[in-house]
Parts: sequence; structure tokens; C-alpha cells
Amino acid sequence: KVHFYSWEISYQFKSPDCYKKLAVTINGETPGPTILAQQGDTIVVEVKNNLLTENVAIHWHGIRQIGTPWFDGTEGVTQCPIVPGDNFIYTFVVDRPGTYLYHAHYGMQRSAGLYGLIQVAVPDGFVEPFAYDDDRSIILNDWWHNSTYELATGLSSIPFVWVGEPQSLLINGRGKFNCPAAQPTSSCNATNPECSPFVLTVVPGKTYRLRIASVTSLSALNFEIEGHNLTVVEADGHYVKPFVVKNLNIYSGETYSVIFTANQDPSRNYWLAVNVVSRKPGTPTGTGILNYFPNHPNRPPPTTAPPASPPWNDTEYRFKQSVDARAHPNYVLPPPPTSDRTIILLNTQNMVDGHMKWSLNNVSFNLPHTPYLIAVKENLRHVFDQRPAPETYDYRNYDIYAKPKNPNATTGTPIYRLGFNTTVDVILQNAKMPGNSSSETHPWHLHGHDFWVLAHGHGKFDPERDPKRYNLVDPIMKNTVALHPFGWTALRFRADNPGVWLFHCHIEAHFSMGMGVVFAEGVDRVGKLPTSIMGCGESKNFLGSP
Ligand SMILES: O=C1O[C@H]([C@@H](O)CO)C(O)=C1O
Repeated sequence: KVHFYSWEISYQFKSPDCYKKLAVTINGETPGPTILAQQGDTIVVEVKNNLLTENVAIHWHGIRQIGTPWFDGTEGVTQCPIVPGDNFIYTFVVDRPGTYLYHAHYGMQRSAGLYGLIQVAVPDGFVEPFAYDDDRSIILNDWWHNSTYELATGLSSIPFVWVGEPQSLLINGRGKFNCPAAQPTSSCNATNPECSPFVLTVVPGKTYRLRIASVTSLSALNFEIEGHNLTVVEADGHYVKPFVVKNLNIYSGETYSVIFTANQDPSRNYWLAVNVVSRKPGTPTGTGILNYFPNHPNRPPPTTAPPASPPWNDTEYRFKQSVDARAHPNYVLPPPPTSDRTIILLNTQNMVDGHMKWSLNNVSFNLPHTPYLIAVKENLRHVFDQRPAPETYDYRNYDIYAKPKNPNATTGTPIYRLGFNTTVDVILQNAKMPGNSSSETHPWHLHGHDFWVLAHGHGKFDPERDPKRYNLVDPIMKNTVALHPFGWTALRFRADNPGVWLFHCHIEAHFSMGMGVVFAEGVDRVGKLPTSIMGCGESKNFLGSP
């Protein structure tokens, strides 16, 4: 089946948390429409860029784009930006059931509101390993009152201006900023229906599958439904061995399905609550309402206080959830027992020519002007660095608990060329920040693949000792995984999807400061590139060629 969508991208005044500001919308809405499809269906999205002066590109997060690497929607990697006034048609197959996302992948535009959900149903007759009466979804986000341009300009300025903590947390695009009395109601109006809380209505006794996705620009979140345990059954489109939590830690770019039953006192309503964890919170709890039918949705609101998260700096609590997630026993896809190559990526915050950057093995990522897919396929060797990207760092001598020894990194555009069909391990290594005594959580997202999560560890990864601890029995597969403070995360994937793929921290500010790398594999097998992805840099030369 083919699903056709026609999306007009435009700026609109929106008040998702009661404070009025410009948002990038799809057909006038943020979040955008949910794409509903079934495994094997084709999705066609015609994007019309009606932003007056701003490019756009849309990434289909978690969709592997097998056979269509040019429609991954990653500006600078797989396509040129869609310029104002232009149309662009994305066509791709959703080859696996599950919960996925889409969002802007140009500059820091995601934080301006261009995002939504993709839900892919199982084939007819397929029985999922859990039961429920009804299916609901929520998408979580963090929200700033400064424009995306102010945020991005601060990050690239000398001196550096950090984005700071968000003003609000949004559940399905709704939050509540405490409008100051001095602010005119035309710019902040607590009674604006756009910022009335999101209401999830349930029938007492029924069981629900709740799909939960996060597209935050910065925040790691903890989600809780007051008084209701959640059984985690799906993560990033893969069935997991069910485990029960009181609240769920969710990082930007992750999706989960949880099962819960409306089995509490039905005479009242309950809070949906989302809190910032892992960074010292400066944002009030984001709330919504779990409404037991037939109570009024939000009159009166629950008289209890909305749930607080576990302590924001309880890293062990979040680490435990990461290691508790295992593949569902009936759906284990065993990883290859060995790998052909191990890439160790140390992430550090460094200065480059007076700018604050993030780098991997001392190289801070920079997008070339000609998208990599076109440059690699057409062998344009002069448009990006040809020296190989660094395979590891000096792990014998580097102290991850000390401030970066070399405060200066370089910026560059090198790539990792992966042998087609080889098995690659990536070890993400965290370390201390230069400015303070902490180490932050980074959710890493891989385009074009799912990876096995072989292990999470504390401290410095030891290439002799730690591979012996890998879970080769029932590791979960994901497309986004947390790298915890002062820890390491080991991933394995097969380089079996011809194309050029970004691997990056999903914190929008961190990617914009250089926290990413690029993998290229089997590009000689990629078919003729569509001219619609071209037009910028040297790709102009290929327009109209036979
Ligand atoms: O990248 C970041 O920069 C700031 C801080 O380290 C420097 O101000 C911060 O909290 C980040 O996550």
C-alpha cells in the first residue's frame, strides 16, 4: 500500500506552552501529523518549503532507507537542502513494524517544532508478544522561548553562549509556562486553548499500549503516570523482554512502547509527568492528564502533586534501566559473534580557534558543502578530507576523569569507510568536561541501521578485558542509545546498507558543535542518485548528466 502525504512547511505563531513564538509547522501544526502505515508499505511525502528564507530537510528517524539512502533526509550527508519555494518528494518503504520518528535535519530546526511520529503496524495475522485493548501515543519535547537562530548563534559565537535549560517540557506539543504578570496576554496567555494540557482518556479496567517518543533538543527525560506501573515491551522498533518500571528514562531520539492497565480508583484523574534528569533541572515538570472515563478531563485537576523524578543526578538508576533492557526471548536476532573492526570514539568538549566544540578523537565534525553521499559516489575527492578519520584515541594514557589534556581540537570532514557487509564495533567513551567536574549523558543515533547494544560500562573501556563482558546472547537492538556520564557503551552493527550514514549525538546543540561522525559503506552498489537531492556545492555539476 502507498500512503501519500502533502506537507507544506511554514512558520506560524504558536503558543504550545502559552508563550507565543514562531514555530516551524507542517500544514500549520506542531507536532506534525502521525504517519500510520503497515509493514512493507510505501510512504510518499511531498514537502513544499514555504519558509520565506530558510532551507529544510526531513529525516525519517529509525527507518533504514534500504535501497533509498538518498531519502534519509540528512542535509549535507544525503541531500542538498530544500530551498524556499521548492518541492521535494521523499519515497521510502517502512520495512519493519514499530514506533519511529521524523524531524527536521537542517541546522537546529528540529527545536523550532518540525517533528512527528511514524507508527508501523505488524502484517495482518501477525500476533505481537503482548496484548492490549487500545493504542495511544505521546511525543515528548523540550521548548525554548529564544528562536532557533538565537540558540544556534550563541553556540557558534566567541564568547560561547550556551542554550541553557528549556523553558518548558511539552507532551504532544502542550506545556505550561508560568506567564509572568508583567507579560501582556497577547504574548503569554495562560487560558489559550493551545496550551491546555494533553489529556489521555482511558476506560477503567482496560489495558493500553502507550507509544512514547522523545525528540528533545537537549533534555534527558523521566516519564511517569501517577499510580500506574509501566511494562516496557518495545524499544526503537524491537520487542524487548518485558520489564516493569514505575517511571521510564527516555533520551532524545528513543522510542518505547509500554503497557499499562487503568486499574486505579476510577473516581479521579491522574498526572502524566515528565521531568528533566541527568542535567540539573531548570525547567518545571511537564504535565498532562490521565483521564478516567467518564470523569471530566481536567476539572478538577488531580489534587495530588505531579510525580517528581528520581534524583536528577542518580546516574546508577538510569544505567540500570539501560542494562535491564534485553531482546524479547522469542525475537532475538543474535549478533555476529566477532567483529571485523573496532572504532573507539572518545568524546570531549574542546576549543577550536576560540570556538567551543565537541569532538571525537579530537576531530570536531563539520558538514562539507557538497553532501557526502554525492561526493563519495561521484568520487569528488577534493570536497572532503581524504585522510582517514581517527580509529581510536590514546586510551592507555588518557585520563577520562581529568579535564581534556589537549584543550584544542581540529575541525574536519573525514569519514570512516566501512567494508561492505563487515561487522563493526563502535565503543563510545565518555569523559570529563573542561568547564566543570561533570560528564554528561549523550544519546547517540545511527542512521541507516540498527545496532546491537553489547554492553554499558563504567569508567574507561579496556579493549583487552571488556569485550569478554559483551552480551552476545540477547542484546537489544536500537538506533539510539545512551552514553552515560564517565562511562562507555559498546555497539555492533553490520555495514550492510549501501549508503553514507550519519552517527551523532542527538542533542541538537551538541551535534551543531561537532559531535558526530560519518560512515560510508557499499557506495559502489548505490544506484543512480536522484537529481532532486542535488543542486548545492559541486553536486550542481551532476544535474542533467546522463
Ligand atoms: O555543550 C555544552 O556546553 C555547556 C557547558 O559545558 C559549557 O557552558 C553544556 O552544559 C553543554 O552540554
